[in-house]
Formats: sequence, structure tokens, C-alpha cells
Amino acid sequence: MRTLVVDHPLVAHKLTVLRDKNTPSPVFRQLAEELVTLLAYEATREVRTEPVTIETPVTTTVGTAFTKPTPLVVPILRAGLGMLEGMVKLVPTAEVGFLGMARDEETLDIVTYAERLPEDLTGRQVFVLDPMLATGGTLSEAVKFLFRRGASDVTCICLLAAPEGLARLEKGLGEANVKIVLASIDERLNEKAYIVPGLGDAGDRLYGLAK
Ligand SMILES: O=P(O)(O)OC[C@H]1O[C@H](OP(=O)(O)OP(=O)(O)O)[C@H](O)[C@@H]1O
Ligand SMILES: O=c1cc[nH]c(=O)[nH]1
Ligand SMILES: [Mg+2]
Repeated sequence: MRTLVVDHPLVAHKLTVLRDKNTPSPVFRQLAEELVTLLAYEATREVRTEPVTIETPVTTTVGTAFTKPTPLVVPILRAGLGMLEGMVKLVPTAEVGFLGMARDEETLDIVTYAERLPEDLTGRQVFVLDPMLATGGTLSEAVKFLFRRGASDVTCICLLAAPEGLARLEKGLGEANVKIVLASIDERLNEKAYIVPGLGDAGDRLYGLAK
């Protein structure tokens, strides 16, 4: 597993506004989308490409095209949905699959309540979107799910991670071909397993209260 924190003033500034508890949902949604586009620029650095011959108005030249099958983008519902537009803006030919997962806030167990993905992900580059990597329970379940379908190259784009969650993923995924691209590694988890300083419950801040 590899981890990359995107260190850029635009990312840091947008993240600061996102963290602010006074930032309302419409602005939060807009910023989450913009942040993903900035992170996706780095996260797609190793996207598979091949040479393609085209005609410019002047001459013939060799350019770059995505290799088929095209990348698969998988937002983890709910909060990952807030990152989807920012990602597909940058990779418009990507296909999109969905995983619905929620952590029980008491037990921290992960419930997978929805799934719409290709049956066979062999040879597919997969980009998972989830803003929060807290205990790492959700993301490790998601990555294991994708591996069971045959994926072998998974990049997770998150906004924030706790060191505890990253350590859990590292332990569980070790040598696997998984990359985590982030805007920040925060200080720690609190007693309710929320990221500190964090930004609160990402799903609630995007879409309102779940209950
Ligand atoms: O690393 P973990 O401890 O598993 O926590 C992170 C998960 O918690 C949040 O989702 P939540 O379960 O709140 O669902 P939601 O997106 O519907 O709000 C978040 O979007 C992650 O998926
Ligand atoms: O801080 C946290 C932890 C888990 N899920 C969130 O949305 N926020
Ligand atoms: Mg939530």
C-alpha cells in the first residue's frame, strides 16, 4: 500500500473552509467537488494509457488514449457520492459502479446495503471515492470486496484520514497494489471514532441528517 498526501495551497485552503462548521451544505458540496478534482489529478498519474495516432490540421502525430477497459470509479454511498462529479469531470469516459456502506456508530461494524458493480473486475483500474478514512473499517471492506471481484489495482481518493485507519489498512492490505490519495492525515480519532480535527460527519454535512 502506498499513501500520497497532496501538498498544495489550493487543497489546503479549500480543506480549511470545508472543515469550518459554519460552512453551509451548498458550499460544502461545491468544495468537496473541487477538492476531488485536484486530488484526482494526482491520483490518475498512473492511469493506463496507450499511444494513439491522430491527424492534426497540420500533420499526423502520436498522442495518448486511455487503455480499455476504461477506469472504474466507485463512490461509497452516501458521502462518496459528493465526490463523484469532481472525479468524472476529469475522467469523463470512466464507468461508474456503486457501493453502499454504512458504519454502525455504536459498534463501528460495517454494513454493505447496496452494490452495483461489474461481476468481473479483472484487469480493471478502480478508483474508490470516500471522503473519510476514520477507523479504516469501511475502506478495508470496500477494497476486499473489489479484490474478491478480481480487481488488483485500486486507488482510494479520500479527503481526510486518521493515522489509526491508515495503520489498519497497511496491516490488512500490506503488499497489495493499493494507493491512498489524501488531502490531509489528521491527528487522531476521538472516543466516538470521529476524525480530529476532521470536518464532522461528511454525509450529514453534504446531505443533512441521515436519521
Ligand atoms: O473508516 P470508518 O470508521 O469506517 O469510517 C468512515 C466511513 O464513515 C462515513 O460513512 P457513514 O458510515 O457515516 O455513512 P454515510 O456516508 O451514509 O454518512 C464515511 O463516509 C466513511 O464511509
Ligand atoms: O470523522 C468522521 C468519521 C467517520 N465518518 C465521518 O463522516 N466523519
Ligand atoms: Mg455518515
